[in-house]
Amino acid sequence: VHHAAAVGQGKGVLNDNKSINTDSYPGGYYLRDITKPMYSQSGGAIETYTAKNKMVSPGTLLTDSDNIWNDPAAVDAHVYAGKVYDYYYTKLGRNSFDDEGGTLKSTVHYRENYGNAGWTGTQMVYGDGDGSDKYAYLSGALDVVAHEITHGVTERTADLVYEGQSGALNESWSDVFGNLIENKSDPEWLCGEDITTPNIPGDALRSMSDPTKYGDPDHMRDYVDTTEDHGGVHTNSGIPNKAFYNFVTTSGVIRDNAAKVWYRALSQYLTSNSKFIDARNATIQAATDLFGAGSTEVNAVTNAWSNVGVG
Ligand SMILES: CCCCC[C@H](S)C(=O)N[C@@H](Cc1ccccc1)C(=O)N[C@@H](C)C(=O)O
Ligand SMILES: [Zn+2]
Repeated sequence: VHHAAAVGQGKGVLNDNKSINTDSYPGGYYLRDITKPMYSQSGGAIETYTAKNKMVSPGTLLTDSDNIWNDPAAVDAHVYAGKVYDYYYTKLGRNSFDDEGGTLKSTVHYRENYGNAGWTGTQMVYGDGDGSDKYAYLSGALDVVAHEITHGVTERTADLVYEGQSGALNESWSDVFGNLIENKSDPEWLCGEDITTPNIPGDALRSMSDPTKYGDPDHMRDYVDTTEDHGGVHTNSGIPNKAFYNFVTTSGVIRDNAAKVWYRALSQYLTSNSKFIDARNATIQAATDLFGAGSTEVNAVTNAWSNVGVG
């Protein structure tokens, strides 16, 4: 079939205008981005679908007749997936979630009143929010999109079991790359601030600089033993999240180097049943590999974990 890259226009969830990479065919446009290196290398693309509020994935590939797109949830899922692809490719040399140029598929309007987003094992899915005003469309935040795609990276590397300490590490690594890729200058290192209670500014689901602000622990002594939420994976993630915050905010440590340490730990040292102590050791080893024993980064990451009571 004849494909040609085109550029459309649309508004995102926050009513912001943005250009959209689409794929033209006789009669219209697909919401498919064929401009990435993975396309010329192996046909990989970024594709965005709608579930039409059913529990289906991927659902229907979105099309439009005039390349002016008026589904904000789809616009943001698509554009933000492109930003996440670009970050992993240019900053970390990883070619899509699987490092094999695998197509990044997003499905929006997933289920009814779904106040969440997720990684299905092969693609991202985004709910419309829970029907109250607690959430805007979940794809309207770059940190959410990066969080979900990072679950794909984790699954293809450490494959951390989504339960207990390994599950909290799984969640934390997604929050970490959500923050690194969103790369805002906000002092609080918030998670999901762009889609949490759209009518109330300044709140979020989690904080990495002060997890206790949203009731999550920031020290091993406050680890929550629970059967809820796969053993509290969204709560106990506060401890490794705080450790990462400590690391990046240590003078002499820059974000791009912190990203390399966290990515190397995930892809070379963490395994499916790693616990917090293993994450400490993995990040120290990764920093040693990259910057040498006794480096600023090694000292900073060691202190970062000690500060949260790990190691
Ligand atoms: C199997 C359980 C359901 C999947 C949970 C997904 S991976 C998840 O963690 N979603 C994020 C969405 C998000 C991401 C970044 C910032 C804000 C919100 C999440 O935190 N979900 C919360 C609501 C939760 O599941 O408790
Ligand atoms: Zn998650």
